[in-house]
Amino acid sequence: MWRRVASLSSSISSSFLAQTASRLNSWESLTTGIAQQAKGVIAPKEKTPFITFVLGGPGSGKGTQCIKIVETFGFAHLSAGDLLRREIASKSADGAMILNTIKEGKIVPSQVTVKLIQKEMELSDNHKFLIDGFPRTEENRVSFERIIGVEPNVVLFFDCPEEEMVKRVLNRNEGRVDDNLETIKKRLTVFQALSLPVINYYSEKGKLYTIKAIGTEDEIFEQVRPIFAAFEVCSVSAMILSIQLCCFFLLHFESENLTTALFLLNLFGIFVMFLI
Ligand SMILES: Nc1ncnc2c1ncn2[C@@H]1O[C@H](COP(=O)(O)OP(=O)(O)OP(=O)(O)O)[C@@H](O)[C@H]1O
Ligand SMILES: Nc1ccn([C@@H]2O[C@H](COP(=O)(O)O)[C@@H](O)[C@H]2O)c(=O)n1
Ligand SMILES: [Mg+2]
Repeated sequence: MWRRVASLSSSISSSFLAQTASRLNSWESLTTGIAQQAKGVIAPKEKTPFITFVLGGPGSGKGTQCIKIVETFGFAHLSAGDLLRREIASKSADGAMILNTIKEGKIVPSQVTVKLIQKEMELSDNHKFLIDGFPRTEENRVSFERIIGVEPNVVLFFDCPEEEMVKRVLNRNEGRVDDNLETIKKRLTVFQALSLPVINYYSEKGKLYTIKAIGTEDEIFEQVRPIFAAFEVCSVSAMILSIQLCCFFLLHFESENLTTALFLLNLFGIFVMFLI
């Protein structure tokens, strides 16, 4: 169901109404998530997904920050790299091809990665997703939009100097086949050539939030926190405003002309949310 809602909104994305609807969807999906989390209720699939892509070079700290975002804002964390490594470990049909691609620091065909992400999204009870390490290429991006039928609400870019990224990867010590100097150099070249254009694309669309990924993990998270906090504040304010207006209209019309009152309320609500 969320797929249908999302593709409907993306098909009218050039218009004023679409922009407004997109904001409404973002806020609505974030608010319901917070409320349901507090009550411990599982979010139904009908909710519009709230999608955050998490981008940055190898070792820029994407995974580390995703853990903090999950703890604070209750997202589901889908790491494209982890999903691919799980395929290798499960010895699936694509396992050997994925292993060779990762060893070479190259990019796995988009269809394979998007299908893995799609499966995880469908299995999840959450509707707020952090998609980590994806899209890595224009082909990844287009494939996601075609297969999943949605665009991200937010794109985070962890901007880190190469020297620091190399140091972090070489110290990672998790036994990854690509954590060696030779593969890191290849991954950095792929990042410059194929991933930066995707980052620029989202910058032009006004969806990109660039984080200076140097300093301690906590210092970096203090740059991330306000981004999601702002979405929460907007959604909670919009909810309170709607309730206030609802009370006002119901009293004003003494419930005689409820339909007109609700219509006016909706119009006003959309107007106010667009302004915010
Ligand atoms: N701010 C930081 N300062 C120092 N080390 C860090 C910082 N953030 C993360 N690290 C460490 O750097 C290493 C790489 O971090 P992380 O795995 O989060 O990066 P990543 O962007 O997910 O990398 P990859 O794309 O290779 O998966 C880890 O060992 C992590 O503990
Ligand atoms: N969209 C993606 C993401 C990852 N890969 C491959 O996995 C490697 C490790 O990814 P991390 O996000 O864990 O760094 C990466 O170097 C690619 O080989 C991919 O192909 N497509
Ligand atoms: Mg990672």
